[in-house]
Amino acid sequence: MRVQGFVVSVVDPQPGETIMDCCAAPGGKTLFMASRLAGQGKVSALDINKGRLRILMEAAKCHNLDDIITDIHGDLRLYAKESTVKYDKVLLDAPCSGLGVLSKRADLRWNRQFEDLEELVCLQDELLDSASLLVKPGGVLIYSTCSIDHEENENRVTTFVQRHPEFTPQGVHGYVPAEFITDDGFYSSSPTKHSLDGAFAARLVRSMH
Ligand SMILES: C[S@@+](CC[C@H](N)C(=O)[O-])C[C@H]1O[C@@H](n2cnc3c(N)ncnc32)[C@H](O)[C@@H]1O
Repeated sequence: MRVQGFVVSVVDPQPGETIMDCCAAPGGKTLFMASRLAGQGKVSALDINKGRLRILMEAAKCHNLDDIITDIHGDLRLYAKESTVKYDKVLLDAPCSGLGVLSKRADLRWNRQFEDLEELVCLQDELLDSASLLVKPGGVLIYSTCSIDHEENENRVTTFVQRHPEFTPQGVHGYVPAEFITDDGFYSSSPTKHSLDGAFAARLVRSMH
């Protein structure tokens, strides 16, 4: 299975669920999640980039998944403040440094600067705070990146649960093979250890109250 598939396994979409894909475009994970709903349930695909969202919906049509997927164009930070709809599962596949996919994105290697990382981490925190507003009581927030950098991964989860004690990290045991599970119970793949793209995913369960 490829990395996108493992991240979707961490989401674990079930027929009948409502899922918000917060940074959805170009939509690899959206399509995969929609296909796992077996015709029952809905995926909302939100992205700030209109062109990439259009590509997502064209792909959804090609795969006959456009009945299940609804596209939403907007900035998650504004959308989450205004929306009253809550979802069973919310996936935040956050913008990241791409440190797990450098072999494919040689351009990232030379463009990366320290200020970029500080800004990125700040954006990741803002997006996590916004995504959390969309999770139903008892629902699950999944945070993922295509980075292998602790600062963008484990450290974002740690500071998030400090700000949001209503969320508890849940190990990904049973969702992905053991070789991809860290001591802290997160999903992690690495080009050196698994000969796969680097990626990270965490499950955060919202309390019922
Ligand atoms: C890592 S990519 C998502 C990849 C996608 N999940 C997939 O599997 O194909 C991050 C996405 O976040 C979007 N994004 C960045 N800032 C955003 C914001 N403030 N609100 C919504 N989307 C945003 C970008 O346009 C980009 O498409």
